[in-house]
Amino acid sequence: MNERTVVAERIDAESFAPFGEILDLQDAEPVFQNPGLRSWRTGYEAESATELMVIEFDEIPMTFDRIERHHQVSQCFLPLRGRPMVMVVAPKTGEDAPAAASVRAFLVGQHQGILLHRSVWHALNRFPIGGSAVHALVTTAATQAELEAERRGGPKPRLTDVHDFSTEKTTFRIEIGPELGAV
Ligand SMILES: NC(=O)N[C@@H](O)C(=O)O
Repeated sequence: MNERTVVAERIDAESFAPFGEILDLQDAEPVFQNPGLRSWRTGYEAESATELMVIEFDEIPMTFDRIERHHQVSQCFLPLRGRPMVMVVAPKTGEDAPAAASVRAFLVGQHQGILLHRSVWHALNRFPIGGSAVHALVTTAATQAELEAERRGGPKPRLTDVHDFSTEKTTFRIEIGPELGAV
């Protein structure tokens, strides 16, 4: 088995743009404001009814071999009890899985939310540092229903694809480079 090391990068809007958006204050003019509040639009997309869930990420070893993508929704992760965490992504592809060399890891701040563009590949886990993290997960009811049905022995989802790199004799480990300093 070939173990690839992915060195985590500090996330910024430009470097993450091919994969999604950082959900945080924006430099752009607010699209709506009242005295004491300002709001901005995001690139959120959903082809069916949104489902809002609560998700907990355990602090686990930073290794993975499977990634997935959701075609119907730009899935969002909004920190409720946040931790610095590593989000693993890979570029959108057509029918094929992404190349192992295209997999990237971003260090996300404990107060930053993430929006993943539709069909952007991401590791099945997020990797919090220093303990578990609790997020609001924004998905669609149809996407989630398919995942739950599959867990009950139902059909392979239509709205989600999973790629297992171990079929290519490849696994990954994430490294937090020294340049990221204390997280
Ligand atoms: N509900 C749920 O765990 N959704 C996953 O697709 C995920 O990416 O977290």
